[in-house]
Amino acid sequence: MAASGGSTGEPATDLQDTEFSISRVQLQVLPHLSSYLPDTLLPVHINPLHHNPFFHPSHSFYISPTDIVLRHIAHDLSGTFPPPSPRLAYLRAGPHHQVYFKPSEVRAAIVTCGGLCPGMNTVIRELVVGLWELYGVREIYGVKAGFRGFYSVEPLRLDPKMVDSFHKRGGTMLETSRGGFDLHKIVNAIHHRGYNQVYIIGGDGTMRGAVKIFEEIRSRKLRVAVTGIPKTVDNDVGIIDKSFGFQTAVEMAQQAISAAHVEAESAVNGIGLVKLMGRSTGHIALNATLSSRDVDCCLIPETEFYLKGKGGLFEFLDQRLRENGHAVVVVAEGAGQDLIPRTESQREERDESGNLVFLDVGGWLKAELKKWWEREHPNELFTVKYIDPTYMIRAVPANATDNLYCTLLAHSAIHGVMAGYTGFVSGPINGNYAYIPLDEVAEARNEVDIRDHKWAWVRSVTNQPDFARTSSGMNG
Ligand SMILES: Nc1ncnc2c1ncn2[C@@H]1O[C@H](COP(=O)(O)OP(=O)(O)O)[C@@H](O)[C@H]1O
Ligand SMILES: O=P(O)(O)OC[C@H]1O[C@](O)(COP(=O)(O)O)[C@@H](O)[C@@H]1O
Ligand SMILES: [Mg+2]
Repeated sequence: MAASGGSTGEPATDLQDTEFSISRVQLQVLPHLSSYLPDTLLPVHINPLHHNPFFHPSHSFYISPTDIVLRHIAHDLSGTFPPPSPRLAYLRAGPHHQVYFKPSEVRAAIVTCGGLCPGMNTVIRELVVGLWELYGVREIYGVKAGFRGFYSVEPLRLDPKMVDSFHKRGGTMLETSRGGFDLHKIVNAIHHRGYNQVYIIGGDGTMRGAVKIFEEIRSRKLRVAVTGIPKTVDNDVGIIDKSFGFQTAVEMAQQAISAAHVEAESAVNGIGLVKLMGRSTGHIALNATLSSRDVDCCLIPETEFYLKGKGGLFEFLDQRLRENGHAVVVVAEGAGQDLIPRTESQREERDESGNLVFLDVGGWLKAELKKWWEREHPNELFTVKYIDPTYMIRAVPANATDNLYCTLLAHSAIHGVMAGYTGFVSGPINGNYAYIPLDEVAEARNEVDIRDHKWAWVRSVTNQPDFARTSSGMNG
């Protein structure tokens, strides 16, 4: 609302500039089939939802090209915290009045790639049920075993009956894999099998692959819509609020932390050490720490730590053991990788997708803690109980919140594809589902910002040292 001087006689604060103004909004343009295919190849149809007895579509039911979601909703009107200008906006997700596919001509393909994440099966289920029930699509195929499955495995025909209980199971019923990305073989297979809608569920690597598939399809002028559905237990994909399955994983991590706490409390000078997933981001460790409150120290990849000397981990734990008799340390798998001695070949080792293979920071830390205690307090009892729940936090079915999230994601993706959009990703931005260009998502990282309130909150809860501030020359 613009301020006026009013009756107070104060000069009017000029807020006109900061008012919502369409001219200052930059709508991120989504690729559309019509941008590279002629109208003759793209007849439009009325959305079948219009005649669906379960819906009573009113005018506001449909998304119009002016329905947007703003990327940044926190603003400082004084201008000291300006949002990036102009304000970024994305098309709101939802059904469109006109669609670019006749349900009877749709051949949809669904693929899952990369590591597991709670909720993958729910997304598959809801894509199948949504395509079938909302739009009357009958030809839906599951591509097995990740990207390589396009060109090397017979697809699986899917229908609602077959996927009915998928959401109750962890993992992916379509199977997944790393590596095997052969662009030309994949696009040839999409073309030859006659798929015209491709739903790609995967993490950051998958999204980068999906961009290449979309670009190749566009350059071959194929009438195929491609959409990405971001999946990452690490929550490392940017722009979207959070990835599906992440909350479930954090919830599962609580069990490991609780067990570590019980073990530590029940020993003399007991340390409970928990390693949690998080290749390059510490979101799981951070959120599990904040929700558990049993954690004394949380170590994440975004900030270095060191063991010895003033302000180091050993000094801190020594103090905690003296004060409380026990301590719990949570470490994200990607933390401290530079501290662990490794051979030249270990330095180069990568998985099939090209991701660096990490050494076990938990095992290394456990050994270092034992050496330290023997050195400093040789005659005192000491125990480190190391818990590595690894796959237990991601190989579970999604919780209720994540299941609902997966359903909305799947429906958003279907509506966008039916409306002819391609090369896009669906996801929540500030709680509203939006369509984001695929290439933007593929590049955007979501790392823990250690200058942010959330990390300060972790430090205030744990009271752990600020390693970043005291780190100069202390490693060893
Ligand atoms: N830059 C890339 N270009 C093309 N394909 C990629 C790229 N990075 C990863 N991929 C492929 O995406 C799939 C999943 O990648 P991966 O990194 O294992 O998991 P995630 O997608 O969960 O991050 C693999 O099949 C991999 O070959
Ligand atoms: O043993 P795998 O299957 O390679 O998975 C381990 C990795 O998977 C992750 O969950 C991340 O997987 P994505 O890259 O597929 O999201 C990491 O936390 C972990 O390093
Ligand atoms: Mg990844």
